[in-house]
Amino acid sequence: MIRLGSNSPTRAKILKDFGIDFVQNGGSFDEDSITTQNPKEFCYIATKGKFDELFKQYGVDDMPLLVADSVVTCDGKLLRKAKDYDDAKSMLKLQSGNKTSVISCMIYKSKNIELIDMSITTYEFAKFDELDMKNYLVSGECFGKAGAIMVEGFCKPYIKSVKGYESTAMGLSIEKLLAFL
Ligand SMILES: Nc1nc2c(ncn2[C@H]2C[C@H](O)[C@@H](COP(=O)(O)OP(=O)(O)OP(=O)(O)O)O2)c(=O)[nH]1
Repeated sequence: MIRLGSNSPTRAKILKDFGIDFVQNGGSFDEDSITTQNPKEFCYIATKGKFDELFKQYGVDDMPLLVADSVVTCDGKLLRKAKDYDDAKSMLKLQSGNKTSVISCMIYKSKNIELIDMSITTYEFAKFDELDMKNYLVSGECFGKAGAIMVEGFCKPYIKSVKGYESTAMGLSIEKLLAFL
């Protein structure tokens, strides 16, 4: 049994799909407190901030703690979760017909081991169909996802090439974690 220190339904689904027993206790780390716009730095600082908050609250005596953060970078820009419809639309337009990378960082700590991993999955997308994009935006599925993208959903038909794990792009590099445990 592990403690998933995340509010993310996607991360919970990934653990569930891989048969890992967990309790889910997300924190309230304020990612707006991070000043850097460097995507990797931002992702690490966010992960560390989430970890420090939840390690202080729960420790690891009763079970290991796992936290993670994901950001998207496209054309050198840092894309976090979209704030609103227009923000999501501009993120999607930037990534349409473009190369984009999802960076996921995770920290796993038990009584005797600690893993810090940062992985990147890079996609080349075909141009998004305008009507398809509008429907995706209206559906609201674009919210709560770094860069407003959903690689296993909306983006799937547009993937021209991919380098890296899909799990990394969804927010938790589960294969890396399992290889370590
Ligand atoms: N289903 C899905 N979710 C994605 C995808 N890409 C990113 N995400 C999700 C995973 C995370 O829930 C979210 C990235 O935001 P954060 O890393 O800040 O996590 P979140 O705020 O959701 O929860 P947490 O901070 O861990 O409590 O985006 C994707 O392609 N598909």
